[in-house]
Amino acid sequence: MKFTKMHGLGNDFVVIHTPFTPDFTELAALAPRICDRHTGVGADGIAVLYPSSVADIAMRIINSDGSIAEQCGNAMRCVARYVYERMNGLRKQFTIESKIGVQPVWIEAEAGVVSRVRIDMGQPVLTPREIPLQLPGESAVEQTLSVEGRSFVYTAVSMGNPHMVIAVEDATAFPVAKWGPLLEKHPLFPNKTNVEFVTYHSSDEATMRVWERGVGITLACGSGACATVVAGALAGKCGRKVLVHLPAGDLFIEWCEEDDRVYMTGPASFVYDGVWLG
Ligand SMILES: N[C@H](CCC[C@H](N)C(=O)O)C(=O)O
Repeated sequence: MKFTKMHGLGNDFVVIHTPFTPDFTELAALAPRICDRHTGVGADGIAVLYPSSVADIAMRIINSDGSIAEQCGNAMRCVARYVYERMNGLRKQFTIESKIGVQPVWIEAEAGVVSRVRIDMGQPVLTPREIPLQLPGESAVEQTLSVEGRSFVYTAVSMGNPHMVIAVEDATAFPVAKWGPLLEKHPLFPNKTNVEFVTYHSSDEATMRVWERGVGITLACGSGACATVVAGALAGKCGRKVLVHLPAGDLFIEWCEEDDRVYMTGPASFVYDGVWLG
């Protein structure tokens, strides 16, 4: 099976472009083998590109554990660059259909060389029952939960996929591998959740580390960076335009007051083209 390896700030994907709507169940079953970093291609997930009747192209994201996610910001930037350079004659504005709907894309490029990609990541979902989060009431801002005797203050946000955002003293030193898996599977989140550990430096800068649902620690999470800004703004820890620092670079996130939509801007990189021999 032909594929293209790409990454968004080190969150890496096997991009598979098919001329027809694929059998997602079959691909999901293959994901752990394809994504295995020793016996497979190695990636955080599979991004499947296929024709759409409502947008220029459709994309679905499959986590490395085979679970199908609703949204993936870094994969969206990768497939947007793929479409721009290989499919649409360098048209800089187009749309991608994801599980949450049609998402507009803007390519920043000079003479065909892409510098950054901007994605409309849609409106955040904040009511617990829609995140989903088993919490009564209408707000999931600065709630408290406990795991193994330690309590955490979190804000839950959905960008189509669920996120638990936790402010910490120093995100770069936080034991993500210890607490991430426990929080990912917390019973309050019936669909599990991505978990972001964030240090808010100022109104327009933050540092984020992440434990991703269905993957584990990744170098970056685009939808997580969006959730980080929404959660921080709701909790009064940052503004609506924030540079989010990740190990391999930065994402610029804007939660627009006028349309309530979150815009994410950042890089996307090709690595190589290959054939998976199964
Ligand atoms: N693991 C995520 C999907 C990938 C999201 C992330 N890679 C991004 O860039 O948004 C989930 O199950 O919701």
